[in-house]
Amino acid sequence: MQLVTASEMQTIDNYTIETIGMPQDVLIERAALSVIDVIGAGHFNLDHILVLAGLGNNGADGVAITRLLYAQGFNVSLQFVGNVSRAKDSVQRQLAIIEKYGLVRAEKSDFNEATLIIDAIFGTGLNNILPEGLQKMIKAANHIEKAVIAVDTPTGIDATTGEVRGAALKAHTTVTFGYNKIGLTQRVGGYLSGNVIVKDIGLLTPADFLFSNTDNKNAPTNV
Ligand SMILES: NC(=O)C1=CN([C@@H]2O[C@H](COP(=O)(O)OP(=O)(O)OC[C@H]3O[C@@H](n4cnc5c(N)ncnc54)[C@H](OP(=O)(O)O)[C@@H]3O)[C@@H](O)[C@H]2O)[C@H](O)CC1
Ligand SMILES: [K+]
Repeated sequence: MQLVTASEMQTIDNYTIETIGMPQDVLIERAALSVIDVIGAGHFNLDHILVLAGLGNNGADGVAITRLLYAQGFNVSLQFVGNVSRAKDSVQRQLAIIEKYGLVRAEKSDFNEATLIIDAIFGTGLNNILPEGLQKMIKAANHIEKAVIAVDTPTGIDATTGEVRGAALKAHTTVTFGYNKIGLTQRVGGYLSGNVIVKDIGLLTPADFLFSNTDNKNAPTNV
């Protein structure tokens, strides 16, 4: 199985959008639908689903997942992590749609009430240590051992190295898009990702793309 770094995944994402012309919102919708497949596979208590969304495209996936669950009548709440006014355009577009569906965002959620948490805070764009407040929230969530499905990568895990950036939300299952990430197979990332499911969302890879991880069995330890 081919493994990629965060930056290789972003290159493939951008190639699919910029060169092939696949609309970003189509990829986000397919990513969301692939997570819905896993949510509906019967392994989780769906009585109260809490979606935690960030301000980048990982958060856009989270808002789309929330909409799909809400439209199917699930008891789902959406809480943003960060100042929504600073969210990327992809998130704003998803928010505008979900507000037309009548869903009102939660300002503050009680983790204890949730039976399943969808982690859509950070994905492959994580590029620094997590803010202190988020680290505290993650440590508290890990302590109560809620079932968590991570969208693309567990928040706090460096998708390339598997290192923890201050704190990382332990996932029961990680649904990752296109290719598995090296950081989900090694170091703490390999442990905190739980069961990793790779889903095809229609990303295309340039024919001459040179993957850094050519040894498909084990990721090199020095990435
Ligand atoms: N590329 C696509 O069109 C698709 C991507 N998919 C999903 O998107 C994420 C990757 O999205 P991206 O926006 O690149 O990054 P994240 O959502 O992971 O992170 C959000 C932004 O947060 C900033 N950032 C990074 N680290 C930190 C930190 N430690 N503290 C605070 N903020 C942080 C960063 O912004 P900068 O301006 O700082 O660069 C990030 O951009 C991918 O994982 C998929 O889930 C879709 O699924 C398919 C289409
Ligand atoms: K995530």
